[in-house]
Amino acid sequence: MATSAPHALRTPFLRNPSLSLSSKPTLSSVFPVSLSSRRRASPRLVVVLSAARLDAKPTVLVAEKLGEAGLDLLKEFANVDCSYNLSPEELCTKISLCDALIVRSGTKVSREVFESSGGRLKVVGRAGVGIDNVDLGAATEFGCLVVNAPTANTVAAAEHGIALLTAMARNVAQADASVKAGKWQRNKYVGVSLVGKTLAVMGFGKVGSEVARRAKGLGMHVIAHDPYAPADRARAIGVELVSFDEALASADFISLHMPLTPATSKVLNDETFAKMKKGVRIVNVARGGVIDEDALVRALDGGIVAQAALDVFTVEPPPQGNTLVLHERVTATPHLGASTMEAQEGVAVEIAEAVVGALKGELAATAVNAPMVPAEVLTELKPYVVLAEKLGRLAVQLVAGGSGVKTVKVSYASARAPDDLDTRLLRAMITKGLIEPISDVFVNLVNADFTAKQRGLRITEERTVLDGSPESPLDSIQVQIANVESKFASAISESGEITVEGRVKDGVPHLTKVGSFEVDVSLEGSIILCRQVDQPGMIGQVGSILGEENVNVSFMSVGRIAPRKQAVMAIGVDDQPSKSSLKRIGDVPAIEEFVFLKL
Ligand SMILES: NC(=O)c1ccc[n+]([C@@H]2O[C@H](COP(=O)([O-])OP(=O)(O)OC[C@H]3O[C@@H](n4cnc5c(N)ncnc54)[C@H](O)[C@@H]3O)[C@@H](O)[C@H]2O)c1
Ligand SMILES: O=C(O)[C@H](O)COP(=O)(O)O
Repeated sequence: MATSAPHALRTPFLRNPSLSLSSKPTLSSVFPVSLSSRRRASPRLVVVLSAARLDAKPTVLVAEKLGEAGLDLLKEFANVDCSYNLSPEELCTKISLCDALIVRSGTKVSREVFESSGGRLKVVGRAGVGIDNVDLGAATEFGCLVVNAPTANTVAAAEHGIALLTAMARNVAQADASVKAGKWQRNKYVGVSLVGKTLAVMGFGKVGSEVARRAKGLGMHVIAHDPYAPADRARAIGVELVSFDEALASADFISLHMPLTPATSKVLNDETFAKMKKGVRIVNVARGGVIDEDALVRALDGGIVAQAALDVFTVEPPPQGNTLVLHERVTATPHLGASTMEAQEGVAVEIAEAVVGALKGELAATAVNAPMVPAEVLTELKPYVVLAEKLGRLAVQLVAGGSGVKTVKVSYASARAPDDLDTRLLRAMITKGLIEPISDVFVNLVNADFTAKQRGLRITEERTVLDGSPESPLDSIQVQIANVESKFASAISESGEITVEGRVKDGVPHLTKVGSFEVDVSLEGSIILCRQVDQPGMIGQVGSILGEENVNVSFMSVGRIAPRKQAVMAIGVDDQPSKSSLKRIGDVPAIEEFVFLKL
């Protein structure tokens, strides 16, 4: 067995030395078109841009206000056209004359923009974090790189969260409006104190941890809920990580800092408001969509929520006359989290450097769309790429809340010589699978290592060199997460890690091992894993519960230690079973534990 050092310290297994990450790769070598391209039947390498091919200075269209330092950097390299408040039609007309476009959250970079560019637009720079205003699929399809600036506005967003927290507690906005209206209502605007109160930070990432740090300075008792945050980071700030329900039940103030993902969409809703302390106060500088806004109005009117301070809304700007915005106990700001002079200068420099680097043909660490590898490597690796991402997704979903994922070991078993297998794409896809279910970050070949490092995620790779034919690039991939608890105890292998292993069979990725149990289930749809006492009739019992709900079972496999001893049953399902069906499965007496995993 050849054991390697952590990926950051070693030379990746490369077939094509020109792709080495240690020699600065260029866009033309690593930014081919997306696999999902609708216009091309087979993947192929696309030359996005290389500096040598630029005959004249490139043109950068800056469509929203950008800090001077960033503009100066751009001007050293390109012609800069600052045209703000363009209508969608005007943007489409201008774009055919531009090589790069820089926007904030106020400009929609739609498919039409890419279509109208006639292939000239090479880079879109988002001066900020969220890229929900950029059609990433279209960007990739048109061979256009999208880069963002993920770190420069963290402090500004945290400071705005604290500003809203304190302003809300002391009715600053309402009292200001009242004084300006000629009133002097000292009794009406008596506030509440922060010292000694419990603040629950929901989402303990970059912004959340900065908010926590500051709230501690205000004398608050800070707890946090983040199923994926490492406990030692929380401990270092003096913050206790708690469950979602505990956070809701014990908080006097709740501050939201999680990304908008399917799991966090409307996470504050009628049901969850009902679990909160009466009189709770809520701050949101994350994304409007994490709150069910109608439910918030009901919770305000029903006396559950005393006040809310909101910087972000489901629709921005919110429609005129919006009940939530007009509510007397709501403080609203127009998405100002990132809007400080300092943050905008920082973001401007971060995005200008990324755009100029990309125009020069360098690899961008903050690229957010989908670069691929050369066609021949891609064709061969394609099913393993799918397998890698799915194993990452499965492994992270097996982690118990509060565990914090920090150490991941990936083992590749292959008959190929180590330097004849490029694992960067596989590692990137495993990273993607590990991170994307728990964040709104896009992970790809370019930004995977950067993103993992930023999150304190250490991924080590190991090779097992097999005898036999090197015809197929890989025999199996194993993903192990160390130092965590699992919500499915049988997923922990004898060596103590959450372990999932997979192979490609007839071009289809299969899950072949969970913990110490051998299984065989094709990685399509979703999976239910059950640990049971091995006995006749189990497959039938679970199958009929699913059948009653018309959930199609695509695959079933049982891995057991010995006949009539413990076994793990893996069931592939095409649709998501209802909560009641899952409960019924859990209630089958011989089933000791089970978990439902989305692929
Ligand atoms: N208002 C603004 O102007 C502004 C500015 C910057 C960022 N933001 C928003 O703030 C949010 C946080 O940004 P960040 O830079 O700190 O991101 P981040 O990725 O550093 O942190 C997000 C954290 O949320 C956690 N998380 C994921 N799913 C969760 C869940 N279900 N429950 C609890 N936690 C969960 C992740 O583990 C991560 O630690 C994002 O939504 C971002 O778009 C808004
Ligand atoms: O995603 C972000 O960076 C913030 O929400 C800020 O957006 P803005 O650049 O429009 O201020």
